[in-house]
Amino acid sequence: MAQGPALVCRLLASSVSVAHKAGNIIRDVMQKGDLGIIEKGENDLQTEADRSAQRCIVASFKNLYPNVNIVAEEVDKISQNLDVPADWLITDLDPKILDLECPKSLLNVTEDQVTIWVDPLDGTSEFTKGLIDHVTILIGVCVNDEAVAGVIYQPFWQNRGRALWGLVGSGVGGFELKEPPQTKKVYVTTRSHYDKAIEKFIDGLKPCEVIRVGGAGNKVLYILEGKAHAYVYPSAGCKRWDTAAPEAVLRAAGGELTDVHGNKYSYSKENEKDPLNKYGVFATAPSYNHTEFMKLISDIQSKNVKND
Ligand SMILES: Nc1ncnc2c1ncn2[C@@H]1O[C@H](COP(=O)(O)O)[C@@H](O)[C@H]1OP(=O)(O)O
Ligand SMILES: [Mg+2]
Ligand SMILES: [Mg+2]
Ligand SMILES: [Mg+2]
Repeated sequence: MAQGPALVCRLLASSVSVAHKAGNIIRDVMQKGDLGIIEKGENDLQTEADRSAQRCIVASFKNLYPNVNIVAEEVDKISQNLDVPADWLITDLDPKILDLECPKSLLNVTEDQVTIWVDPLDGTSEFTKGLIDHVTILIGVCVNDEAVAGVIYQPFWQNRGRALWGLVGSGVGGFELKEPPQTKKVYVTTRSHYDKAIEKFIDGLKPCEVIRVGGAGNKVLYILEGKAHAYVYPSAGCKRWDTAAPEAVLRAAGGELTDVHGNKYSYSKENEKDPLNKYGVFATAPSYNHTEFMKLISDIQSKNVKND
């Protein structure tokens, strides 16, 4: 009997379609100009765009995939209200993604094995400052504890937005994958959570250039588009919804994302209670050897401990 597309492919196709709508919602909030900023904690903001985009994404997934686990960043009452306007419930599945051949290992995945990690707006701090190029929507499809598919959506790319996607074992799309320059080492790191400790850590890597931009999704895009060799964030702060989609897209392209010890983060639903990426974020371009890079990181850490 002919079978329809595998669940993971349908979930990725939904992610692309839903991200386009959430992108519209974010652009509308920005255009109206009333951002409705709330301070959740120190250096941790939320806006009407974060709340509304999350409601659209979560309501759409719950409607189509009632047995899939969804973990989304915003936990307040307003963001969790799934009584959304009818046109926010997206049922389209991006046809290009549905046409992909699903990797054999993912063919038989069932809803109960899946957790979708949602960051409705990554780079909120930058969004509130008008640095709209740093903003992305992140939807990561995870099977058991691995990020296997994801969408990084840039709502303000060329004023209309674009979806960059990846399916591990299949490939990436929506952008042109580029290698970083061979002549100099470029590292990308935080703009809004920078401090002396991070500065010292990165100085130890002796980079030729350090680029500071907002957003976890945006920093992984710097790697994917050949503007940086690695994303270096030697600090806690990012959560699983910040890294699930970027990790999936990067891994589908041949790159890697781990903690400071070179260990992968787990994206299983159990992490909902403790989603913090406690040991930092270290991501590398496909052509940049992650194991060697992590060895360099480990040497720097030992040196820092000796000198302290
Ligand atoms: N200390 C923190 N508190 C809250 N969110 C953080 C923190 N550090 C990082 N993040 C999240 O990780 C993203 C990447 O961090 P950075 O830009 O500093 O490198 C931020 O945009 C933010 O996501 P969000 O904007 O979705 O809240
Ligand atoms: Mg946030
Ligand atoms: Mg985020
Ligand atoms: Mg966010």
